[in-house]
Amino acid sequence: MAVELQHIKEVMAEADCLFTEADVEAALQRMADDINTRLSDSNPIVYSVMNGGLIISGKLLPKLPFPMEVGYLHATRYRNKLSGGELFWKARAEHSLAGRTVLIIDDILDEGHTLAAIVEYCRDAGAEHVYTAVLLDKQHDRKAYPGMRADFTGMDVEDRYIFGYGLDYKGYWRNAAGIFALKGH
Ligand SMILES: O=P(O)(O)OC[C@H]1O[C@H](OP(=O)(O)OP(=O)(O)O)[C@H](O)[C@@H]1O
Ligand code: HPA
Repeated sequence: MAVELQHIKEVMAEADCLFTEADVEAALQRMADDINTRLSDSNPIVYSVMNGGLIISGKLLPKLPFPMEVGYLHATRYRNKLSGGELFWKARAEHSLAGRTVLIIDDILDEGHTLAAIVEYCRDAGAEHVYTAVLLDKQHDRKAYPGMRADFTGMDVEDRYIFGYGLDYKGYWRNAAGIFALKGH
């Protein structure tokens, strides 16, 4: 069913801004500083998880001034819905991961099934170290396993439906310059 543009505009007009663009940029700089400290000598392959990881990766990578290879993976389990289902792989790694350090960049660790599956996939493909970086970690007790965290996290976010900076609402507002929560969710 086509999404009504008027509805999409209303969603933004009624949303709560949880983090401004300046908050996000500061969080990305903190993440970059941490990643530089820990991975600058590791010659990593850095994978952005499409689609949500696109904006974060584009902002983060120029802040990492060390040798790396860059690519993308595409795995999705929300597919424009508000809750997740089974993970569907659209694109896997093109590089050989054997013996490599891999850094996975995504927008959010929500329940964590997406990142857990990607980490397992990279390990199965022979990666020696697999690191994960997310802008947001949603706070609730529904994680894929208790205590699950990414290696690098920008900010914790409350347990609401979030969009902006790569995160979508029904395919829209990935371009929003801030982190917004859907009214009533
Ligand atoms: O921690 P989880 O509960 O597994 O959810 C997190 C994943 O969900 C979103 O992707 P989505 O499946 O919506 O695909 P998209 O990035 O193309 O929007 C997000 O970009 C993460 O990859
Ligand atoms: O809160 C969310 N918003 C958008 N996409 C998502 N994917 C997982 N959680 C979310």
